[in-house]
Amino acid sequence: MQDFYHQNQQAKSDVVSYVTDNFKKRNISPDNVVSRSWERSILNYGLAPEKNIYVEVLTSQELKNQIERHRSYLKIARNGLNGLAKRINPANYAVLLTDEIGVTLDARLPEETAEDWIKSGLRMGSVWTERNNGTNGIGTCLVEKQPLIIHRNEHFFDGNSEMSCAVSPIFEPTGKLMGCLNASCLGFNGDKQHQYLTLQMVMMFSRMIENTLFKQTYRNQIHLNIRKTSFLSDLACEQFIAVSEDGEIIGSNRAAYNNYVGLLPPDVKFIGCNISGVIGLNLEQIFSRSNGGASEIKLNCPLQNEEIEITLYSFSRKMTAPSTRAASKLNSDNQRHKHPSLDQLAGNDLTVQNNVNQIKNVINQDIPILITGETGTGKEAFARAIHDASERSSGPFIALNCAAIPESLIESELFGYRSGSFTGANRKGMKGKLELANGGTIFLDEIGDMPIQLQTRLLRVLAEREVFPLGATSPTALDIQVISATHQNLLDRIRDKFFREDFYYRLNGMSLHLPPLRERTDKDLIIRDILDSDLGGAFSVSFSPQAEQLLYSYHWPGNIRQLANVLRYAIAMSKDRHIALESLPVELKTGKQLDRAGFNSSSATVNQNSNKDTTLSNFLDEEEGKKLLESLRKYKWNITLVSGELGVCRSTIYRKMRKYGIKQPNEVF
Ligand SMILES: Nc1ncnc2c1ncn2[C@@H]1O[C@H](COP(=O)(O)OP(=O)(O)OP(=O)(O)O)[C@@H](O)[C@H]1O
Repeated sequence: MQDFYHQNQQAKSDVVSYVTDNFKKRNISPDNVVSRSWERSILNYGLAPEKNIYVEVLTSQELKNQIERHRSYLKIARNGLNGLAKRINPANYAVLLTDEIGVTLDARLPEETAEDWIKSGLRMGSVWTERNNGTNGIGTCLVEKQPLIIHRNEHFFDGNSEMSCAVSPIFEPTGKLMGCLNASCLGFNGDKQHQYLTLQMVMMFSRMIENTLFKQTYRNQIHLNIRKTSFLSDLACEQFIAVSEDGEIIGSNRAAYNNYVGLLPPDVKFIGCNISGVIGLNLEQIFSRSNGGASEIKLNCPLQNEEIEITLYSFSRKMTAPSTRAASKLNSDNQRHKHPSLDQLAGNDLTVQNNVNQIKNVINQDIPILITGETGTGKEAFARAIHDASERSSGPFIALNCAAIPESLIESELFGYRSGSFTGANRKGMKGKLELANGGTIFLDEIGDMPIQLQTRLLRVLAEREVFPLGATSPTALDIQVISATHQNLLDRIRDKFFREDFYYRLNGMSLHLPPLRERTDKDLIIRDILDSDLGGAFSVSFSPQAEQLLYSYHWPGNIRQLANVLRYAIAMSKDRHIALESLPVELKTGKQLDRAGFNSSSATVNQNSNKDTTLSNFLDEEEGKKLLESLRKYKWNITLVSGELGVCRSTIYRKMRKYGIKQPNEVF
């Protein structure tokens, strides 16, 4: 089977028959989930069943960091973990809780046999992934995102065949995977079907964790508890839906999601749709019929044609008469964009305010805008605010990050294609971002990374104001506002022949430069805005004078994004939301900025310095590459976690990986 690994040329059918033979040899007849996972183990990860790879275990420091990172998740999940362990530890099951990449963050092992579990890799800090360990309970559950059992010989590696695992994923209320809950038994002699009861129990406790996560996340927001009258006694069927002040669904538990998602028209997304489309009542009606949540509502739900009972919870919204609320809604309509407005972003900084005033003069003049500034200074936030302030605000805002997607895909992403235009294309064809943005704004982020041949094509499209998707028989007229952004110095890119000069002038009808955070004079306001927008409100947070001083004097290489991450971290580390020096990340205190500064400084910053000391910049580059590789390894190539640690966006990580020729392990073969 190593041939598959090295040559990777065998037909999939060969793998399927190899897998089937193996199943026969092992005397098992697994379901599709297991067969799919075996095929992935061979074809995608190049593993061989007889070549056991041991489970990786994090060092205690690495584990400590992961635990710190997932502090609130662990706190919320603890009751569920304890509840499950209490019931099944005595039957010799180990219970493990993992994060979304398979790191065991918490575990309850049966006491007498703890040594055996540890030897088998069922322990704190173990990292079970399908990529490294082939078919296994935790790893496969995280890939399949569904509850499953991997029983004994169904494990890919012979070395794991003593285990039988029942696992259920845990999702955030927005549908994002958080991790999984796993129950494993060693040397279980029964059939797989005997594990179904265990699986039911694991699913029940994972739902309980999800429901607690839901309540915690939306504790200060409006949410609804919905039950079908016919299922009143079944707690697992209790549905929770959180809605915004406008009645837009912003989160739900799994029971609600599973129940409604299949009933909605195919083009309607559950998260984001209005509650009236789901239960037939809008928020105003829910408020008035429940008397502000004082009583339950019973009604026949039109989507499922069944009687449901709804309880309204509203902590933030005061009970007001519907007419008053409607009026206040109208008043707040102008400021109810989910994104900050231009004036909010300009804050109290005179330079930014002046720049913004100039931009305001050209909004609606059909002039392309180029936004420049270091990473994390708010370029995308400004682009959205410009769109929101324009006459196009009711049209789409479509963003394309030219650095985050492979060169080969940018073309189809941007221009789209019609059905049957090339092998492997989606049968129905695909609209490109330019067409999708029609009537609105296209935001071309990291434009400095756009391949030069595409610059030529895009230049023509922008000049002719029409796009010709691949395979189309006629062009589509375009009516779009173009906003592009970059942290690079485009004049240097032009000089180095990576960027077309005529394209630069086409994009730069007007430019908006955003200063780095260290130069902004309104850090206090920015801190307050960040706390107000998603950290529970500035009014509830206090700072020690030393912490405040450090926040103002720090260099902030990752700018506002880094500041937001630091504040989030500090609140998590603080007692009663009082941020003292101890609550701040260590690198702020030690002033150890070289790595981060090296990592974050854009090439624009280095290049702008025409008398640059090449020795120093080489040194920075080398440090940066090393730091990046170290972090990628540490987080098992999870780009989101790496971007979180380094305080830069994901696209920057991809760009830097390309810069240093760093390839993910799965790209090497
Ligand atoms: N004035 C501001 N006040 C509060 N938060 C802000 C402000 N400007 C930007 N932010 C927040 O800072 C973060 C970074 O902003 P954004 O993603 O727009 O930066 P960017 O310059 O586009 O970054 P990159 O170039 O690295 O993609 C976002 O979470 C954004 O909401």
